[in-house]
Amino acid sequence: LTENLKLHEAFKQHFLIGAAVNPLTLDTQSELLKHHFNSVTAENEMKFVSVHPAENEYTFDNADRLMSFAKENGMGVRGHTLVWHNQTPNWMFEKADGSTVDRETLLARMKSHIETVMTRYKGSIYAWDVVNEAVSDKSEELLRPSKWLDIAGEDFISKAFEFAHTADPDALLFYNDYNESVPEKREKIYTLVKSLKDKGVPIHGVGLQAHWNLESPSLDLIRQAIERYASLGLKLHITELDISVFNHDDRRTDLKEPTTEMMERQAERYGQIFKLFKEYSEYITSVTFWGAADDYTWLNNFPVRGRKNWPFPFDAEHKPKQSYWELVNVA
Ligand SMILES: Oc1ccccc1CN[C@@H]1C=C[C@@H](O)[C@H](O)[C@H]1O
Repeated sequence: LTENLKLHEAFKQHFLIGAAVNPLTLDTQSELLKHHFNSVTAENEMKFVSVHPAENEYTFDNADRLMSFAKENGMGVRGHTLVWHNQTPNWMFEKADGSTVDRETLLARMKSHIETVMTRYKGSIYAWDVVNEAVSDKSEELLRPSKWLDIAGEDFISKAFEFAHTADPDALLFYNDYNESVPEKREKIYTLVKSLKDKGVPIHGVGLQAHWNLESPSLDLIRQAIERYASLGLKLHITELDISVFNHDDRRTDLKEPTTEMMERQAERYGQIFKLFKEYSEYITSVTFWGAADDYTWLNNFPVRGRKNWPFPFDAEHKPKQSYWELVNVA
């Protein structure tokens, strides 16, 4: 393990190499994380529900532990995520009697959350996913319907960025989303981010989640997405990279191990994709995997619960896969 070329060293002229971590993997993967990565993101521990379970209760222990690990090991931290339609507790949108809050109350609560969380880690988090997944996947709508949108209106997005910038003027503020390379959604993300920028909203970057698979999105669509977002003059972060061995609508559950063909194709994809990231490293300043090795991935439960996946360059024993060698080959 320790003799292999460090992934973050291989790409140090180009971008940071990050991994999403959680309390379990901080224990089970710490050697791998320390060796190959120079940035970490909390998979769940900095989400609204994790740090702010009730209006007057903050629970920072798990997030603090991640911050200590990063500091001890000279790693950067990406903050994930301040405003999102998922993993946000219902109290945020309710009055004491259970009825729905008004816009002013919701925005005041949003401001308080953002100020409290960002102030705690001010100076230690280099980038925040301020708003996650606000763009709809449906053709007929730009923004995803959510309690945020219903109650506060569409400027909940610009308010989030303004509150965040006031809380930590030095943090890079990102809009983060998935299916970011699908042309129709790409154009909607572009439209949203351009409108924020044109209004002078303090936004510094676009986070491409990059939850990809062996076949899609094509290299061409990835290139088009990078060029489209880069044309806004913003930084780009790849924020949640994994390469699933199953296409999104493939619900097969028979495999206990990946096939040889899958691993060969995954290695080819990782090589091609990092070659492309390198080509655009003027814009891409951080590449984070949504995990580190095949012993733990959220894809073991998404989109098919309990179905094993093998999305990373390191196997379940943290040994380099063909994908790792293809990656360092293009570094
Ligand atoms: O790829 C998707 C498809 C549908 C919904 C959400 C996503 C991705 N959504 C991501 C995945 C895992 C979570 O831990 C992250 O916080 C979230 O940003």
